[in-house]
Amino acid sequence: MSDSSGAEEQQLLKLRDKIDSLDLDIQKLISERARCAQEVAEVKMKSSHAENVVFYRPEREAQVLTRVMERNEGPLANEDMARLFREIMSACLALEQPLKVAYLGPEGTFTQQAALKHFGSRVITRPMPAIDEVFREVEAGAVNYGVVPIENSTEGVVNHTLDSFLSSNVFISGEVELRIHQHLMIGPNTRLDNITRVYSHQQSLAQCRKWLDAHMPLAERVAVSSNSEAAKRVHSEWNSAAIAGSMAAELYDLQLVYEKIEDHPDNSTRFLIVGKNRSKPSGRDKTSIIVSMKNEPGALYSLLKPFDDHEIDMTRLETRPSSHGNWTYVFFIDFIGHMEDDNVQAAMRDIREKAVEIKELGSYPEAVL
Ligand SMILES: O=C(O)C(=O)C[C@]1(C(=O)O)C=C[C@@H](O)C=C1
Repeated sequence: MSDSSGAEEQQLLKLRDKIDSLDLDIQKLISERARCAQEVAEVKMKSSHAENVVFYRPEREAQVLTRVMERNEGPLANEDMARLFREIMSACLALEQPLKVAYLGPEGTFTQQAALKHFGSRVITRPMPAIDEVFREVEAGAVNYGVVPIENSTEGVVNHTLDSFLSSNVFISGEVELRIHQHLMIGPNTRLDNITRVYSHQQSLAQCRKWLDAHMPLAERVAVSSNSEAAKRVHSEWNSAAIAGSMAAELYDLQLVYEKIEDHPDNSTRFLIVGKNRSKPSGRDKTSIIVSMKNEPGALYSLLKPFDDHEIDMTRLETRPSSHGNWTYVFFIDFIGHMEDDNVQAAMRDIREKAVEIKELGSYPEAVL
């Protein structure tokens, strides 16, 4: 052994000793934290009937993660540090109650990725074949929460989700934003120059339109029910490729041949968490409501004016035809603030005077991660 490699070994030994001792401390602290969470569960169980206990507290989780990011001094990135705490909380919550979460499936979709990003990996995820079935599972109490897509930065709003809110009584308890990266993938027996067909969900095909025009102009584009379905199909087809996310590639054992082929690199999708409970204020919240207005001149103005009067920042306004009659409309509105805030309550009073109906979809913490 040369002198220099001997010195390197010594240095490594010393540093690894230090890491071992830090790991010991971290592990002890994590166990102590987990025991605290168990005590929290006991307190919650004492104060309500067994079937009504709400273990998951989105406002508290948002506060914990926000604080982790605020006090982070590096060298780990804020998001990496928060993701570690996300997993610790996920494991602590699983000690209190293993959460069941339905999502728009099948397995391997971006919605499943969003569910895991929001709740951490200790939740039990259940794929559903359609958005309205996610809502139904939540309403029936078969799962604790549901995750559905609501809007994509390039393709716009997901109307099935908006329409499901009209006919359902669930509350929104959180939002998740996911950067969407689309990859071109092929099965083990496929050669790149044999590809004559590309499968994907129609939104993903649209998100990669320019890339496909430039790189695979002759390949037939076939829209299927989900990106995962596309990945499943190409596994056994020698002449086709799929566009999907990396989870689908892993699930169906496909090879990524071109990565991040979406036309807009900042392509992201927002998802909502739906459940049966209202969330308490976290300090940084959003609220969603549905309002139906009389079809008369100035209706939209009188709906928007209270937001201005009470200095409320509106973040989204969507219009959908109402199911109650031709040419009447409902408005889906998101704004910053919580239903318990004074200015929000004042604005709601003003809107109620003019509206035919208001449905509160809930106040929930703004996405942290
Ligand atoms: O503070 C609580 O209510 C807890 O149950 C503890 C805890 C945590 O691990 O910090 C776990 C689950 C909740 O969703 C929020 C936070």
